[in-house]
Amino acid sequence: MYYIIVNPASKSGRGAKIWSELQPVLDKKEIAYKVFFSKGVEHITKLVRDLSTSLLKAESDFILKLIVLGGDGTLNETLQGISDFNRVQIGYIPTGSSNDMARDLGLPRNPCEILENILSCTEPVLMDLGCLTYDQTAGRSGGQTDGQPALKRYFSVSTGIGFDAAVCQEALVSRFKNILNKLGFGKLTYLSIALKQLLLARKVACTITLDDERQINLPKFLFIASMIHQYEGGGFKFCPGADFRDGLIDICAVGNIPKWLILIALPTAFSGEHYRFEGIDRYSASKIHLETSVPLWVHTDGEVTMKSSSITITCEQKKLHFLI
Ligand SMILES: Nc1ncnc2c1ncn2[C@@H]1O[C@H](COP(=O)(O)OP(=O)(O)OP(=O)(O)O)[C@@H](O)[C@H]1O
Repeated sequence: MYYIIVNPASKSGRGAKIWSELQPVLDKKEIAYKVFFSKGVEHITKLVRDLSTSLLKAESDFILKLIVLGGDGTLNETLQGISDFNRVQIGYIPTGSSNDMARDLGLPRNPCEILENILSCTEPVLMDLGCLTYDQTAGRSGGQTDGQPALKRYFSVSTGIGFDAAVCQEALVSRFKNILNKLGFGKLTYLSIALKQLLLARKVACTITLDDERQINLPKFLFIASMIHQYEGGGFKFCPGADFRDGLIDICAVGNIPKWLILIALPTAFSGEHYRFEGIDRYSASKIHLETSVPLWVHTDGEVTMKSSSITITCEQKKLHFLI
């Protein structure tokens, strides 16, 4: 039995459309499944938490097989609901706007082909799981529902603090995203928001501590992306060569480089060539602690819940069981 989670709203309705193409394939093959549609922010987490609590408790050797249709954010909300990662296998069909996980995994473009691969997968691929802890919290995202946001969040692609998270935060609450997505110009949303956020961004100080040992002080920084996969933000190869099985988080730290030069450096990140600019540096560690001089937005896989001035990021090696 497969439990299918569909975010019908991903890429402004593409999730629902792709599901309508895949459902007949499952029916024709007489595959047993139950499908659930997310209704809004945090509903996916609740759906998965309910499923994983009830089904895993009922039988001690039960393996929950999920198939998730959505973007990286849908996958992120799914992770927050999983109670035992050793007993949950995830098949993922990208229907979002950015799809950075799918890009790195080199998933086929055709959703039917991805579904076939998931159904025939007998040995899940083990992937690293990131875990972010907010050691301090400040302002909350307007996209969140009532209740205190969790102080710990898992991520499968990346987490970022500063400019990249501010872009995600604004995109989450932007009314134009839906309109531009429907017109097929989804990328323009991020481009226009990114330009605005770049103009607004104040560079603040940050201390990076790697594996409780090495300290790097950045008197001014724009953003720090901590990544399991290579891509973030819809194709920016911020961490070329990042290996999703090595137990390490790769870091792209954009420090004190002039804003006009960022405009030149950022496009080179599509091919991972941004490290030739002075002020952009890379590191890797299995544990990272970041302290910033003022609270800034933080994202996990593009989802933003809070601002923080103190976060800890760890990597749990090969904790995610993926059906590919
Ligand atoms: N029915 C729904 N209506 C509106 N939003 C939803 C619904 N179900 C889930 N969501 C929200 O959708 C977001 C996840 O979207 P996701 O990132 O997967 O796709 P996307 O926004 O199209 O892609 P991207 O983030 O790559 O631009 C989450 O914030 C989740 O809370």
